[in-house]
Amino acid sequence: MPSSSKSFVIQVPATSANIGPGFDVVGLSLSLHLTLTVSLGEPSTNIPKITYSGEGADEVPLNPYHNLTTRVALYVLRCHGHRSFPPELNSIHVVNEIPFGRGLGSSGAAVIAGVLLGDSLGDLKLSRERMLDFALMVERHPDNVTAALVGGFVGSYLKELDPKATEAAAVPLSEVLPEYPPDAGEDWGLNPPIPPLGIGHYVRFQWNSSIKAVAIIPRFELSTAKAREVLPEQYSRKDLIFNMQRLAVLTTALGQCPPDPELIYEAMKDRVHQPYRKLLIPGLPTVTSLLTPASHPGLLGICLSGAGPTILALATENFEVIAEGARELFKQENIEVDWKVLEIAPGSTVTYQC
Ligand SMILES: Nc1ncnc2c1ncn2[C@@H]1O[C@H](COP(=O)(O)OP(=O)(O)O)[C@@H](O)[C@H]1O
Ligand SMILES: N[C@@H](CCOP(=O)(O)O)C(=O)O
Repeated sequence: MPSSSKSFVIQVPATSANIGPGFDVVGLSLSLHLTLTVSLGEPSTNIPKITYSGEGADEVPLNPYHNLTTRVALYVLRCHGHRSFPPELNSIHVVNEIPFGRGLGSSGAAVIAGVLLGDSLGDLKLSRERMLDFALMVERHPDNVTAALVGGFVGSYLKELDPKATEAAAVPLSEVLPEYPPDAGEDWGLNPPIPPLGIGHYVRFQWNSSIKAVAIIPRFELSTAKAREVLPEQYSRKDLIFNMQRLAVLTTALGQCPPDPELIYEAMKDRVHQPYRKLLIPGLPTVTSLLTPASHPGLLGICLSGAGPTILALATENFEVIAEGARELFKQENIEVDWKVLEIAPGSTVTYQC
């Protein structure tokens, strides 16, 4: 952060993870944003004030020692020898367009915003790769956080670490992100678990810019943790091959011009997470099987967005017809939805103002 800077703005996009067969592997950044305006001023002993508007405003903690974004920032700062927020940090105003618990990466965005906040406040100048290490200590699947940080259609993997680094990366989240304020005890703030180097690695795939994302968002929340609990520990060889074949095709097919609906529709099918999550999302199998490129021209493929309950339809035209088709099917299950046509967004930014 330049020393003359009085405020700065952090902007992080929403993400849709998995895109069908790429469970915990691929993510797509989308044009809904989490925006933080951070104001600096005269040094003060008061705790920084958080104000918040938009999605989640009625449930998000405004205490910086409890709020996910500021706790992540504090974790990054503690790992670099700062025991607390800098005294110049006066306030943070948050405007959030990403709905909570819908499969659009709200927690991943909050974590990335926290890493960028910690980096700026501590003037740490972390590389993108190192930022990813910090994010992966908190959100342990790389798909959302990577796409939120770097933007676009992204594939990522977690490196196999040596036993010592594996142990370091496996510390409970309560140790990474303690909720206590600094007056909680003498030892607070000392010895936070430092992330091993190079946990996550990624590559950005091509994306055909004529493809938009229709997010069909049911009006209920489903926590990612709950939607992961229903998944099995083991899979059959048949199901893994089914997904790997499709993922290999999908990552190239979405960059081709013109996009091939027949190829993409089949390549967005999944047998690793969606069949299990249908128990938590009534209507999921109907929507993903009855909306097809033949019944809805312009549609390329359809899948669960992240852990759900949002459905992601990739399409080149007829967005409203596709979304209203999904709405009708969800209505039969007594589920109301909202929908939005989203662009593929650039990655996160930090803009300094003097
Ligand atoms: N902007 C934010 N600020 C603070 N906490 C947030 C923010 N966005 C999300 N969260 C936290 O993350 C939770 C949702 O995470 P999760 O269950 O993974 O769903 P999602 O699919 O939206 O990422 C919220 O209930 C909230 O606790
Ligand atoms: N791969 C994860 C992605 C979770 O995404 P979210 O947007 O629902 O947090 C999963 O499918 O569990």
